[in-house]
Amino acid sequence: MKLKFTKMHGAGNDFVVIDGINQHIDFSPAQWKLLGDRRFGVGADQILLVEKPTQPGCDFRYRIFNADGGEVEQCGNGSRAFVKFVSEKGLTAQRSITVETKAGVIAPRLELDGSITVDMGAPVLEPQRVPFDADGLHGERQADDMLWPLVLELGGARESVLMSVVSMGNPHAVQVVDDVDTAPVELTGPLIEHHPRFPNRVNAGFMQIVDRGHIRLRVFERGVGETLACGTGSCAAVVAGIRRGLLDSPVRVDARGGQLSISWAGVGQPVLLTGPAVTVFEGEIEI
Ligand SMILES: N[C@@H](CCC[C@H](N)C(=O)O)C(=O)O
Repeated sequence: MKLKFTKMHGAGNDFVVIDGINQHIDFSPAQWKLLGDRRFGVGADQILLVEKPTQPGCDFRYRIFNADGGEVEQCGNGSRAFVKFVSEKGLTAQRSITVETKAGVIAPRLELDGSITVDMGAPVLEPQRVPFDADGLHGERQADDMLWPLVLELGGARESVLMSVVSMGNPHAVQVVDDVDTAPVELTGPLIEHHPRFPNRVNAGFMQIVDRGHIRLRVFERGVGETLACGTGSCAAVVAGIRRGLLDSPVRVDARGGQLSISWAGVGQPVLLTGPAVTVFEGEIEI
């Protein structure tokens, strides 16, 4: 079939966005992977599919596929691209929509100035619900957060790294580093992603605290590798930093591809993610 798509990005985290309401889409994991392939396909960190909702009270269903072809629960930067896409394509006249995802309902809002804020829901902090297997581990308490020692095997040597584990619908492991520019993201990111204590794998965040309202962040994403920004990773890092007593809401997040802002009022409260979404080009591909 000839597939129409839109290429978009949010702070450099890039997407192929597909209208699955006016096109019949039933792709295999290999086809999703091909769309994400930067050499043989279009190229993107994630492919986002817009569908009719299956739940009452929702405007759309939002499905997310990583570049490796696997379907995942949530994507924060993608949710901003999603609301811009449905608005630009005339799929809704509303600026505020409710969207069904594998991880629950989120609510993105397109402001008149073009900025987009998304209610991402409340973070999940219980290790077993992340999911993270903390059996037999001795956590280290820092303020309200529990830091878990994760043992990584590095070329014969074993290194223990203290991590916060948070789910924003998808799993995150966040560590504090002195300097994100020299952090071993490429080296330890894959080891953390595939660590056996995370049964569904995990996104690995490396956070540098600049001051109580400002961090620098790099994320090695599950199913992709390092991306230029990660929305849910930013939410998870800020939640971890606030619980550790290192940050106060709102927090500016500097990613390599742009800037996001995260607000969180505390346990049980939703995380609000604000940032840009940009349409790059429209295309068609035979698939
Ligand atoms: N880039 C995203 C997260 C996409 C999903 C992630 N790689 C996962 O596997 O959970 C974001 O902006 O949140």
